[in-house]
Amino acid sequence: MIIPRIAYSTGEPAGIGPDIAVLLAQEQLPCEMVVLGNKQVLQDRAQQLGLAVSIVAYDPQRASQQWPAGTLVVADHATPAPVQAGQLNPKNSSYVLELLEHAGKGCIQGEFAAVMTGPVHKGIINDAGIAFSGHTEFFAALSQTPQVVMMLATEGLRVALVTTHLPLSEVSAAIKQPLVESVMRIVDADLRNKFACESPRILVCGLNPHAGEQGHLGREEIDEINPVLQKLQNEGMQITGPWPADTVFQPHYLENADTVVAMYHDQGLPVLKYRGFGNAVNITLGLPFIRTSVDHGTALDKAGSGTIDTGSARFALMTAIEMAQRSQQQED
Ligand SMILES: NC(=O)C1=CN([C@@H]2O[C@H](COP(=O)(O)OP(=O)(O)OC[C@H]3O[C@@H](n4cnc5c(N)ncnc54)[C@H](O)[C@@H]3O)[C@@H](O)[C@H]2O)C=CC1
Ligand SMILES: NCC(=O)COP(=O)(O)O
Repeated sequence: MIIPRIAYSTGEPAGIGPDIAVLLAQEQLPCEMVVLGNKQVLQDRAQQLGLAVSIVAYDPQRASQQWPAGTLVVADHATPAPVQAGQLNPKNSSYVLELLEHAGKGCIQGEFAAVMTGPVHKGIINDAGIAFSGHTEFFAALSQTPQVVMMLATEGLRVALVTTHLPLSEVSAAIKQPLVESVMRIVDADLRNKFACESPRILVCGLNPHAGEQGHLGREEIDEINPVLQKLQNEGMQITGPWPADTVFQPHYLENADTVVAMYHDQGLPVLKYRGFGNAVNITLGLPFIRTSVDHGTALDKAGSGTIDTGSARFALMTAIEMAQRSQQQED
C-alpha cells in the first residue's frame, strides 16, 4: 500500500502551527507528514513544550514511509527574522508564503498527495505589504483556477460559501448569477467526486433576512439566486432554496442535506464553528489538488503554552489522507 505523503505547511511561525507539528508527531501517523517550516523554530517549540522530537531532513527522492512516533520530517525553510512564540513579525511574512508556494507547487507536480495548512495571520502578511486574503484565494491563483469554494465540515454539518474573504459592504454586489452558478456546480461535483456523495442534496441560503421576504427585504434572491437554482434543478441537481439562513440551520432541514451553501463567510461559519469548533476541517473545493486546513487561527496567545487542542488538525490530516486515498483509488 502506498503511504500518502502529505505536506503540512506550518503557517505563521509565531502562532500554534509549529506546536501542531510537534504534537501530531508524538504518535505514529498513517502517512508521511512532511513538515514545511523552520527546523530551529520546530526544535525550539518542542523544547518549550517539553517534548522530544527527532528531526529528519525531508528528501523528495526517498520513498514515502511511515516514521516512528517522535519523528519530524522537515523541509527546512529559513526565516528572515528570529521567531518568538506569540510575537508577530512582518519580516517573516515572505517565509509564510514561501511555505505555501512549496506546498501548492509540490501538490500540482505530484510530489505531495495533499496539503494540510496550518494557520496564517492574514493581517501581518498585509502589514508586510503583501496582498493576501487567505489560503483559498492564494492556492486558486497559484494553480490558475478561476473559481474555488471554501467548505468547512464537522460531524453532521458541511457549510460551503459563495463569497469568502470579502468585506460585508461588497458582498451584495458580488452575488451574481454566474458566481452563484459556478459555486453550486463545484460543490455538486466535488461532493460526488471527493466525498462519494452520489446525489448531493444542497440547501442554499438567501442573502437577506427571511430570504428577502418576496422582494420586500432585498432582491438578490429573486434576481440572482433563484434563477440559478431553477436552472440547476431542471438539470436534475438536488438543490433547494433560497432558504432563510435563520431557518435552514435546524435539524429538520439539515438531516436531509449533504451541505448548506451560505452566501458569505459570517453567515455560515459561525453556525459551523458553534457546532464543531476544534473538530472541524476547512477544505478548498474546485482546486486541482487536495487542500485541507485547521478550522482555527493562529491562537498567538497559546503558542508554546502546551494548552492547545489538536482536534481540528487531526481531523484535517485524516481528511487529507482519506481524500488522497480515494483519489488514488479513482486513478487505479
Ligand atoms: N486557516 C487559517 O489560516 C486561519 C487563519 N486565521 C487567522 O488567525 C488570526 C487570529 O484569528 P482569531 O480570530 O483570533 O482566531 P483564533 O482561532 O486564532 O483564536 C480565537 C480563540 O480561540 C483559541 N484557539 C484557537 N485555536 C485553538 C486551538 N487549537 N486550541 C486551543 N485554543 C485555540 C485562541 O486561543 C483564541 O482564544 C487572524 O489573522 C486570522 O486571519 C483565522 C482562521 C483560519
Ligand atoms: N474562517 C476560515 C478562514 O478564513 C480560512 O481561510 P483560508 O486561509 O483557508 O482561505
